[in-house]
Amino acid sequence: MTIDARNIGFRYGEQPVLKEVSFTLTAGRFHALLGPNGAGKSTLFGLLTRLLALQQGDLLLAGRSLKQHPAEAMRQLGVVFQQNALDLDLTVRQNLHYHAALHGLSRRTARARSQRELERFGLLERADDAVRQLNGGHRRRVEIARALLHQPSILLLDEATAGLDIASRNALNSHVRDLCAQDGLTVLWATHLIEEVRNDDRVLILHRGQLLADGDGHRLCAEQGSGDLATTFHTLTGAG
Ligand SMILES: Nc1ncnc2c1ncn2[C@@H]1O[C@H](COP(=O)(O)OP(=O)(O)OP(=O)(O)O)[C@@H](O)[C@H]1O
Repeated sequence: MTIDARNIGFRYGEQPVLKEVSFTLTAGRFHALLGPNGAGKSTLFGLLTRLLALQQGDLLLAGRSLKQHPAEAMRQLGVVFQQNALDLDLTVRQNLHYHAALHGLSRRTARARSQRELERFGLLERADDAVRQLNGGHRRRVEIARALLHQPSILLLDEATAGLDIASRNALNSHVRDLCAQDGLTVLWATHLIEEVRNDDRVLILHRGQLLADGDGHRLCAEQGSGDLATTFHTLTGAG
């Protein structure tokens, strides 16, 4: 279950923001989509989630074309957006149930799956607290739990650690990697922070709308003749 991007192009007005972007993710693996601010990551996520309409090329989610079978394709996808999308006045559990209902899950299924995710994310004790009472790291965990309720095969996260302190960032990053290993989820983790990426990740580097590199981190480093990803990223993009 993977994402297949075929020759994606996108413009805001006259400004090209994505240029002939093509890649096929590896099923069940953690992928880092790395790019400086303005590289086009959020635009790509907008296309994947249908917030933006495709202008050129096609996106296949688990083999289903977003153009031809949008509903089936979208069912494969769990998404955590850059902006917090929880209702702060509802409890953690209510947020999960509400989202499950949006996906057409029965109450019984919603209760069972919410309970499972609350346990997995270490949130059971906070289940009946309003989200407003949670810190940023816990809120992010609720968002990821919510994104998994309809059991997608692909999970997208756009700058999921924005606004978190270093310890919470590392914890969240590790947690998503664990999910990937446990559930065989295909993960696309967009970030501009090189420290969230590991050498054995598959790394896609986006810069000014172009995919400059796509491969295992250690291979990209070897190709650039550098010892670490930060230097490789800097060499390729001129960014820090
Ligand atoms: N609605 C819009 N209208 C016009 N230009 C836009 C719009 N949204 C984004 N852009 C421009 O498109 C380019 C890509 O932006 P995008 O948000 O996709 O990049 P990004 O890699 O996600 O960066 P960031 O992490 O800062 O969000 C930028 O030059 C940005 O200014």
